[in-house]
Amino acid sequence: MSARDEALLAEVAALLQDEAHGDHPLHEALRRLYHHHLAQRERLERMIAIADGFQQGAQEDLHATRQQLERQQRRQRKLSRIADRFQDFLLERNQELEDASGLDPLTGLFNRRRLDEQLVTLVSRAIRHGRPLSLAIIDIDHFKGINDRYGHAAGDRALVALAGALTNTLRGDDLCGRWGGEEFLVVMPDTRLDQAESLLVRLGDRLRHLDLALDDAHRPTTVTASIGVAEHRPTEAYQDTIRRADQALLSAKGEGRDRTRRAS
Ligand SMILES: Nc1nc2c(ncn2[C@@H]2O[C@H](COP(=O)(O)OP(=O)(O)OP(=O)(O)O)[C@@H](O)[C@H]2O)c(=O)[nH]1
Repeated sequence: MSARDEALLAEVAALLQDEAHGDHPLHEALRRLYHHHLAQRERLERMIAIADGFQQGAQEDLHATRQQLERQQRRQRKLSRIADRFQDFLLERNQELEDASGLDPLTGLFNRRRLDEQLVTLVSRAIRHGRPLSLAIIDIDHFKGINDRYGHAAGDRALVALAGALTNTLRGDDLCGRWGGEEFLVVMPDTRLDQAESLLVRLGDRLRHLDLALDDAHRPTTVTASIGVAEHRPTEAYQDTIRRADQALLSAKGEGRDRTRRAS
């Protein structure tokens, strides 16, 4: 209530108390009006006090709920951090197990690490005995299309089938492993570049005609491969032979895929 209203009320109260105005015809009406106003004001103040209390209670509830929510969020963040760390831990252990086994878990072929170890042995043996050694990188063409069309699990099955066809086609002393993704590495001891090239052309033919059986309607599903082949030079590190085979593979891709190219 404003100061002007307060002053007016005080003036009315003073008038009502002044006995000189006791007989005034409006005295009683003014008295009733004054008390009615006071009662109204009291009721209003009580309602305001209740509303204030309610608002404060609601704010306290809101505050408590917010704190509880924040506590839950902190707990959830902590839990997901622990879950992430645990998942990383499992992935690392899996990788370690895979490395230790030397095998690619999907195809069962040698993994890259085991291939590296085998190459060290086979290349030094070839040098020691003055024997030739060739190697090839086989990359499946447009493999992404297989995943896109039939799904990743079907892509996995295709890789297993391709790995099987590779090992069945190679000779006893040849070595085949998964170099990564949809790439395979073949090592052919005692093999000159010409021999290796014709072997790989045959292998490319075999892969081209392999039905991967991915289609629900039983239509044949086939892929082709691009292949780069190189013969190890006695003075070079085997990693350089792989690099040259990789260059030849790029040429095969660049010339339209589905072919074997030899390294210069
Ligand atoms: N299903 C499955 N797909 C894989 C695996 N490893 C790699 N890939 C897929 O192989 C595909 C390789 O794609 P790109 O490198 O573009 O090669 P590409 O489609 O074969 O094409 P080009 O090599 O150029 O002929 C990607 O879609 C990978 O997801 C695997 O273990 N399983």
